[in-house]
Amino acid sequence: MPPTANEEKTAAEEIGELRKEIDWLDAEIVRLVKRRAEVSQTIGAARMAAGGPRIVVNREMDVLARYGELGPEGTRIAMALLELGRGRLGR
Ligand SMILES: C=C(O[C@@H]1C=C(C(=O)O)C=C[C@H]1O)C(=O)O
Repeated sequence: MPPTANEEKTAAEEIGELRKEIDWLDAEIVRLVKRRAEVSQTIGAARMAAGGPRIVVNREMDVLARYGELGPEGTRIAMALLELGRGRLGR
């Protein structure tokens, strides 16, 4: 049965509300990703200033495993996060 006018309005309202939630989630994710990159770059700079390496492979493996819960897409997210954490120094 096709939806009535009322049901359509309800669906449009629900979509509008859910889109607001998505917009909020995206803004939060961007904020957190920026903060993560900042923290990662600070750690890298401090370690290098002390004569250490820029990259710690076993720690990066832990990060990859953490996001692996989300499947191959999670692994790609983790790779992007690690790359952002390297900033200009890693390029
Ligand atoms: C932030 C660090 O430095 C680098 C960046 C990492 C990250 O962004 O998660 C992890 C390991 C290191 O290669 C760290 O050692 O914790």
